[in-house]
Amino acid sequence: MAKHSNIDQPLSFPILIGDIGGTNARFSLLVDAFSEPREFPIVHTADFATINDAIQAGVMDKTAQQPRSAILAVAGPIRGDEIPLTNCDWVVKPKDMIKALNLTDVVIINDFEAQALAIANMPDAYREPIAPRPDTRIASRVVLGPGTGLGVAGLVHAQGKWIPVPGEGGHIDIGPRSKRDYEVFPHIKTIEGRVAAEQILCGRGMVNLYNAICKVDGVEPALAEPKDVSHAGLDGSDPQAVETLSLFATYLGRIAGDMAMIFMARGGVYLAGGISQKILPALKKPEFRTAFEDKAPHNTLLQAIPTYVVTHPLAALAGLATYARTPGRFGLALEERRWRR
Ligand SMILES: Nc1ncnc2c1ncn2[C@@H]1O[C@H](COP(=O)(O)OP(=O)(O)OP(=O)(O)O)[C@@H](O)[C@H]1O
Repeated sequence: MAKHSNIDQPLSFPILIGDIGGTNARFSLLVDAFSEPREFPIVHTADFATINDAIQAGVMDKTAQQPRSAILAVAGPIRGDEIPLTNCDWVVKPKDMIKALNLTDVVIINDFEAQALAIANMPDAYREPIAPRPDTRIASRVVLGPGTGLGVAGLVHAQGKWIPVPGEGGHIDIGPRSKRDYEVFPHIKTIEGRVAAEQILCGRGMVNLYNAICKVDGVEPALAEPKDVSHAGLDGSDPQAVETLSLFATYLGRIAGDMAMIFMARGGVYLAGGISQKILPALKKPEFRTAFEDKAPHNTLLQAIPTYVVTHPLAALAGLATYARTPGRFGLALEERRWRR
């Protein structure tokens, strides 16, 4: 089984497309370059021992049109021929998958790379502007997604192509700046002594931030789940939860602005992940955008950059489908990530 021959040759249709998360796996089938992908019901990863079983039962047993190739986005680093997933027991083994499912090719990429592919061409119906700005620019972009963790990817526009740049941007340091930050930060749970962005800007991080605020205010935390904190913050029923959302929006704006400067993302910053859509009203308040633009000496640069919340329910699948249809528009590095029969 060769891993490198004709690496940039387009995948053969029908193409199985998959977004494999810790809890859920979402699949669709792209029959040709012109039709809309056919979606299949969401699969709970815990219901199947292996990803091959899930694809067999969730897709192949449900359609007469069998895929000839597959492109899958997974949470976690892609190294070697056995890819363990973050927050899930599945190990993706592309060589086994080719044999078991009778495929010619399997491509595996990072889940935030798929989110980056999606923002190359996100229709207005699937993005909600925060502080609308004209966005006629074909220019580099960034996607940040607070969810189970904090995913970050750039989408660089160079030499007429969109080039996704996955990384570990969710693990950069984040520091205090305002007087209130200096009160709250000493109580944020650290990772080996570090307040990484993901200690605050994800589901677990939201609860971490809430607990720190409760500590400073001298009150017993009443809420334990991220969704409880965000609901109480949005409906105003818990003062510490209200401040949690305000500071969450501020810190997300700060990091989003930093990423915009790093990638010179004049094409916009997109907020994806499970949490952004759920706290949209909090992100539309002034805190997010104020922090985003507060980047002296580059405030003017940041003021001109549009920011959006991605509202597409299956954005990663949409990104993979766009790539599968028109691979030549993208500079997606496939070395060590494409396996062929
Ligand atoms: N209403 C809410 N407010 C805040 N956080 C929430 C809310 N609902 C869910 N969460 C948190 O969002 C996180 C899940 O995020 P997301 O939906 O992006 O999952 P994921 O990482 O993509 O995993 P998967 O793909 O398996 O669903 C969890 O930490 C969960 O507690």
